[in-house]
Amino acid sequence: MRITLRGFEIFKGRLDAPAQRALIAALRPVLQAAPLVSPQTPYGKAMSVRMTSAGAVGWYSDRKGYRYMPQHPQGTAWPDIPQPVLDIWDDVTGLERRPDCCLVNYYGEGARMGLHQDKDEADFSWPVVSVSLGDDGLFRIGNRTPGGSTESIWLTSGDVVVMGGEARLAYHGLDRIRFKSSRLLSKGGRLNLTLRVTS
Ligand SMILES: O=C(O)CCC(=O)C(=O)O
Ligand SMILES: [Fe+2]
Repeated sequence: MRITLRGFEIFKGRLDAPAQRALIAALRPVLQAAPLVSPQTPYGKAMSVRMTSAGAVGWYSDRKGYRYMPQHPQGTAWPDIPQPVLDIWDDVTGLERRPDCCLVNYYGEGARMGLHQDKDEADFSWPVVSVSLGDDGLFRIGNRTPGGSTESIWLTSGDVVVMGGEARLAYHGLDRIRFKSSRLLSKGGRLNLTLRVTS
């Protein structure tokens, strides 16, 4: 089922349970090679979401600001983006160009992400594709400018969202998760992948 909300294309239940488990298996070595870290906002506040990346570059933030980095903060190259993840990009976008970053967000109990735009990339004509795995997450969608009305939708494990066109620079965030609503991750929590073309 495909829902369009303010230009966000939401493919509910795009990945079945075996596909979700295959993705988790493919992400395990990524998380081993590039452990989750807690970035800080440029203002020095720790983010509640823990993150890592796969691809040529990874998204990171600390006092120096939001940016894509060629290495994990521990000094190693980011692991490659797993093939099953690239396959999702191919399926939903049909684009020849491949993403060069897969940001991996882990939401533990109580974690959230405030409303923001994804705007650290060079060219906003490429979409961002988001994959939800594990616990339910309440996704909020706003406007291309700060403020104004918002709409929310629960994203559940296996949902894929394409943020392109008018949605590409729309504010969005994740208000909260329903901790342990899914059994995909044995310790609970929500994994979100965002596939980006950064340069
Ligand atoms: O967790 C989500 O569903 C959204 C993540 C997000 O917006 C981001 O990583 O930029
Ligand atoms: Fe985002």
